[in-house]
Amino acid sequence: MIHGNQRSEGLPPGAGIALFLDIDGTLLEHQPHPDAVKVDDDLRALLSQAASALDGALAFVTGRTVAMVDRVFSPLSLPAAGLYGLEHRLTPDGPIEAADEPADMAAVADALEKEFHTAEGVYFERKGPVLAIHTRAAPAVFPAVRAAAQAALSSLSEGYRIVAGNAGLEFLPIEALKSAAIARFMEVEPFAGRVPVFIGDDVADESGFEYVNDEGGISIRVRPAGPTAASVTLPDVAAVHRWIEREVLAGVPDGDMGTASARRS
Ligand SMILES: O=P(O)(O)OC[C@H]1O[C@H](O[C@H]2O[C@H](CO)[C@@H](O)[C@H](O)[C@H]2O)[C@H](O)[C@@H](O)[C@@H]1O
Ligand SMILES: [Mg+2]
Repeated sequence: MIHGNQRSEGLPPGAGIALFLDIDGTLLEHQPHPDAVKVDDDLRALLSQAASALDGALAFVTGRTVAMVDRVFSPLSLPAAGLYGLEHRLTPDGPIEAADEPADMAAVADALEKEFHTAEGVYFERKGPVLAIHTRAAPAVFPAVRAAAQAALSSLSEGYRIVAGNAGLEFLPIEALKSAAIARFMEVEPFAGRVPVFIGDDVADESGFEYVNDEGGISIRVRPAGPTAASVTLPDVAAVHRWIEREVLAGVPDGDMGTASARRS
């Protein structure tokens, strides 16, 4: 396995790296509502150039659906794993392997939407087999949402879990894991045989960090709020953009992580 820092030993910029990017909180600053995020032309150009520099070995790995990713980044289209790996589009313009909303998930979503329909600022994002309940714009309601979600979990098939963040929660099938999403890409060209690098920002990204660590890759977490398996941390979204610019486009040696605020041994 090649290690990313072999770039300092004479490989051309970006050589040998497969880059996996979380979106919200990593490439884009959080907004009160999921639909409020905006991608500017500079970011589109950065990602497009990075994808070219990596011979196409760059993919989004996100909790959003691939269709939503396409809307947000349009006209840029890149390989993407959506819904924490339940959806994949392995090439920039290939078919999306999408997933439907199971009946028990629909019933839980209907019931919780009814329960919280008067709670201002609470937003239900129904994504097929994954349900996100956002409380970023209504933090005071989060404890009640979490309690209701926990109570509702028993009416779902045993394969579901709840992942709670600081601005909401998601119902996820247990097989929805960023580690699995990245591993799927690593089986196919142009990702196969490269060193995986994953940049994320949240607790749901930790399985991805563990996967790339196990594969001898580089794991990078933005603004960690607690313990993390990531080997590198970055302070904010702007630092992620600078990291891509320096490490992928300019090929600054891995030993000088540029904007990395801390590097763990
Ligand atoms: O894996 P990611 O790419 O980080 O996606 C995780 C979730 O991101 C979105 O929600 C989050 O970002 C919103 C916009 O900033 C914010 O309003 C919300 O509070 C965050 O949870 C997206 O809407 C979800 O579907 C993703 O699962
Ligand atoms: Mg994120």
